[in-house]
Amino acid sequence: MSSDDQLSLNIHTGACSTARRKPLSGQERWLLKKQKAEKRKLGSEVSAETTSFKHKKTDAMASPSKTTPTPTTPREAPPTKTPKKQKKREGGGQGRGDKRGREAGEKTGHEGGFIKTSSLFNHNPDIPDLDRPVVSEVKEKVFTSDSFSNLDLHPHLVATLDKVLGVSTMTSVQKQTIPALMSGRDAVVRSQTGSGKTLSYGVPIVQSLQAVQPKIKRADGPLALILVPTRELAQQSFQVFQNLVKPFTWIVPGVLMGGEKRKAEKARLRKGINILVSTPGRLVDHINHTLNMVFSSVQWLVLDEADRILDMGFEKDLTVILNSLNSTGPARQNVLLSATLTQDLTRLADLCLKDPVSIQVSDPASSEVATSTSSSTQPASQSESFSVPEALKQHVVLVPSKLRLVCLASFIMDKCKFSQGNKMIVFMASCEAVEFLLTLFKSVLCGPSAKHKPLNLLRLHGNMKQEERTEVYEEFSASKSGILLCTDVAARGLDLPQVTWIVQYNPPVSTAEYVHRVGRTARIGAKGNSLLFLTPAETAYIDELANHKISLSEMKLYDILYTLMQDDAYKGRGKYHSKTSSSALQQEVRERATVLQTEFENVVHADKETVQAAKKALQSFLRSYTAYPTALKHIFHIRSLHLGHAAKSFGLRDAPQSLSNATGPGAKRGGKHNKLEDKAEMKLKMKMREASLLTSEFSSGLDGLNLQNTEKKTKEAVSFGTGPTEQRGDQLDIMDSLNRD
Ligand SMILES: Nc1ncnc2c1ncn2[C@@H]1O[C@H](COP(=O)(O)OP(=O)(O)OP(=O)(O)O)[C@@H](O)[C@H]1O
Repeated sequence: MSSDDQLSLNIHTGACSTARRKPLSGQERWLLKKQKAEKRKLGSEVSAETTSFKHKKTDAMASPSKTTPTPTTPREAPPTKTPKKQKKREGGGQGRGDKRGREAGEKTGHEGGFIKTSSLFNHNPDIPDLDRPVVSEVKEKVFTSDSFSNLDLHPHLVATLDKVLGVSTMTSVQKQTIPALMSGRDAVVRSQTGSGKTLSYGVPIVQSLQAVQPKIKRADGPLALILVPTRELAQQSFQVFQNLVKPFTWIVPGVLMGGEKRKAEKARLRKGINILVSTPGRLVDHINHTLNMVFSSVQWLVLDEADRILDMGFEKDLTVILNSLNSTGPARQNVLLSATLTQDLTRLADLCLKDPVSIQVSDPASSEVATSTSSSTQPASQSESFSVPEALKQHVVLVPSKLRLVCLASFIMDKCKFSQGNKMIVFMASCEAVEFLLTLFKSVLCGPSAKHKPLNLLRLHGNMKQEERTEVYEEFSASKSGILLCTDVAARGLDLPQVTWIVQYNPPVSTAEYVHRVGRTARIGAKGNSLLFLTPAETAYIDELANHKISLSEMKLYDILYTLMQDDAYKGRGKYHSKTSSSALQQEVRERATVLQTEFENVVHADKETVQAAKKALQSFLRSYTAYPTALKHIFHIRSLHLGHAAKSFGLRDAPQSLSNATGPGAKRGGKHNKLEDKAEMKLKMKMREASLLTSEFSSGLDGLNLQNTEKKTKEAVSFGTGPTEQRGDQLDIMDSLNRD
């Protein structure tokens, strides 16, 4: 155990202090929880003073790094251990103590319960002062004043848009895209998240299909094929089509997606589906195994979230689908859409689409619809600049690893327990982390409270059963408040109403993913907020985002932790009262954060299973850290992580033995590398290398360097044109083993 972690804050633990030396039965645990809840209730009723603290917040608390030095971080206070005398003094305070008491005798032998707590505020890296880079953000106008009725649409379609979907005026992307598609052109469309891209292809598809004479029949099979990267998005797009075809009852929309029963899907395919929405993997499955999968009538192909679908994980599936379409189908219109289509993808589209229109709402030049994709004349930096909604307020908080867990918990309580009307999505790096933190937060943060509504915590990730995924998606979609912990499975395309906060607890692997994650809020002109968690060592990521024209403002760690002053359940020594100095207030905030962290750790260490779950979550976090692309390795490198500190952010008291060897220069176990992680990293690196080789082959026809040798191959691999093409072969098998939802 590290000396850092052995420091003790002595808090009197009360009557329960010796009650839990041996593991408790479920019923005993429940009883203790109940007692604790009672205490909390009492605390919050008794202490009226804390409710007014927020108003009395001092400047020192608001911006500790810019004011009087405080003993918060090493820069603010040298990393000295708490003097013994002080420790003793701290021991006189009151604490919550029931669980903590169990440790009293074990750790220190003090009678009456000195407990071991985390030393959260020592030996942390400095939090640097941020020089916010100057960024001129890319602006997009969401709405126009033009009505759908100005377009040459079937009157029933206009009425359905108005009455069923509640839309009458077009957004900018719709105004530009719908006429272009109705004129028969292929299109590449980029506009910000939540700007109405679904209707910009949905409306022209339905308009064209309802006009087909003689009327289309179910037996004609798919006439439009819409590919989307996730199941939830498939459901959502399918619902939009269900609404749009309401007046045209002879047109049948359908959805295929992983996790559903194949047999039922086969039966529906046999009956006939005219507008088919699918995830690529499930469609390939049906292409390979379903006799009724006939593509001979397909007139429309849409790749929604095209950059995601065209990227490595989906490439093989897409190749199979395109080859299948090209071998049988007539000429068709192709549409690629995303909020983050990069220059490279646009150029790939140049090769594969037939004379496509390029629509970029943020580009003033494209307000006149361009008739060619000559966007390669734009400077490269411009092509990588993404537009985010104007009403989105983006924040970043710099948090040392050890404090991440209490910081997230405080933030959640601030927005969803102590304030009302917030609905939050928290993005995390892995399914295991989502599962683990859900259980931990439910156990520690969701206890009954007299004053506050219980937190409504949900989770969504790729390892859940489909029925549960659907249930959660629908529940969160319908609720006015709540917190959804999730992986990137929820990052793309989901239109979840009234989300007010997006938290990125783990930074995304690319700027594009950043844009999609924050795009789950501030949709269609609404207001929204986002918060990105970075450790001090990851500060350079702010510049990385600025290079893509994304600007963040800083939120101070102490401002977030200050939330704990609103709940006396986390009371420290109890010596603080509103008239004492600001440094006493800061000390109280630190103590409360320590109480909360200690409670997390006690819950984690209460039994072997929770410790195992925490280790698994930690391990998955470490693994995810190796997955950042080479271009970001200077910011996110596994070797710069401190294993012990990272462990704390999963409620573990120490770096686990099984991952015990150091993972970075700051680690404390003799500087040896963690073999497990090294192995995982090596494996991943090999995969990435192979993948990048394949990608470079895939894209080499685009950069003009190896044009002669590879252009043919590239065209064959992903050709959106008509006519049969050769199978690309099995080179892309490696992609299967890369993660995807
Ligand atoms: N013309 C319109 N007027 C008002 N609301 C609209 C209009 N068009 C679409 N919407 C609504 O805007 C929301 C966002 O639309 P949509 O999901 O298509 O956005 P998107 O651009 O595809 O977002 P993302 O890039 O995140 O996938 C939906 O709730 C949709 O009903």
